[in-house]
Amino acid sequence: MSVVSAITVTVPATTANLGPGFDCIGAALKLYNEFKFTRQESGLSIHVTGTEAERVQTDESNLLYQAFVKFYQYIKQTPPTVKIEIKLGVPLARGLGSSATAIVGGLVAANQLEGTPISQSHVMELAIAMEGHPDNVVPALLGGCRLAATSGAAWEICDVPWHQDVVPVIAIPNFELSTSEARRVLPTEVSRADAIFNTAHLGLLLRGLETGNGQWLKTALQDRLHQPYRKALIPGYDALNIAAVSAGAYGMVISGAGPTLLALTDKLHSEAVEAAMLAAWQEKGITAEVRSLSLDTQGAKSF
Ligand SMILES: Nc1ncnc2c1ncn2[C@@H]1O[C@H](COP(=O)(O)OP(=O)(O)OP(=O)(O)O)[C@@H](O)[C@H]1O
Ligand SMILES: N[C@@H](CCO)C(=O)O
Repeated sequence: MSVVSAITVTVPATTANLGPGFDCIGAALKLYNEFKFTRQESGLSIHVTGTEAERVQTDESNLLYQAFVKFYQYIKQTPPTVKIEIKLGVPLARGLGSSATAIVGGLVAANQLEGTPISQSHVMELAIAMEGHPDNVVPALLGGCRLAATSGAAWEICDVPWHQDVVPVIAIPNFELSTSEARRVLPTEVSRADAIFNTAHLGLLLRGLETGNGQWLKTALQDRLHQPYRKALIPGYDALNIAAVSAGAYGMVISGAGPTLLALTDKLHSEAVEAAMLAAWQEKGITAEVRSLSLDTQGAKSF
């Protein structure tokens, strides 16, 4: 183990739930935050650049720094004083796992600064405990599309094959929706019929993603556990759904807790789906950024 004086970590954005996989599945996307930690003589300094940089806390309440401190609590050491430089590429509170990038970034950076005293699976468990659910932090750390399950103690993480012809299109509006607000509207109990519906649809989704079978994906992207309750928080949800499907998407879902909307389509239709989703939001007077992305397969990287 050799202690280092500075480390830079990049962490990908993630899209969680994918419709029926509420709180258990997510995929890493080629869109990144970069975090640089440098040991310094005294004090904490945090500098943020990129879109909406002024919205990120620059004191000890910063989530990235809190994750950094959490690591040192875990190894029972006092955190070093550091300068932190944040380059934002992942929009905040939009359903693209910005909080997961911060949690994973802080933990990975601290582990690397100390010469990796703990394993990647320990980092993952700390990250899941901090975020409260695994579906963003696991793909943010490991890359790819990942399913996470636990029966109480450890987590089982499964790599979900994603067919190269299945294209994620993300539509990011210019308004925020905090995860805590989007979780508040969910019921604490669901009916047996809804539980069965989602179990079947998640199984179909896994096979649809693996094979690229469009017929399966069209059915699989439906959900009854969270989207029916959340869609009212996202103006234009129904219009974008109709527009995306009319333009050739298999279906459209809420990315994470929203408000970003995610359509899955094939390479032939991705540009038309992008244009249709953008136009549907513009008609509602909402500015948005819409783009096709590919999956990140590497997760958090440090150098
Ligand atoms: N780069 C960052 N550095 C520090 N804190 C961050 C950073 N990115 C996000 N955060 C914190 O996370 C909050 C957003 O978390 P929230 O869970 O509401 O949204 P999200 O993670 O973007 O969406 P979702 O969990 O639905 O994918 C921000 O308001 C900020 O407090
Ligand atoms: N599974 C989480 C993802 C957002 O953090 C949710 O939908 O609330």
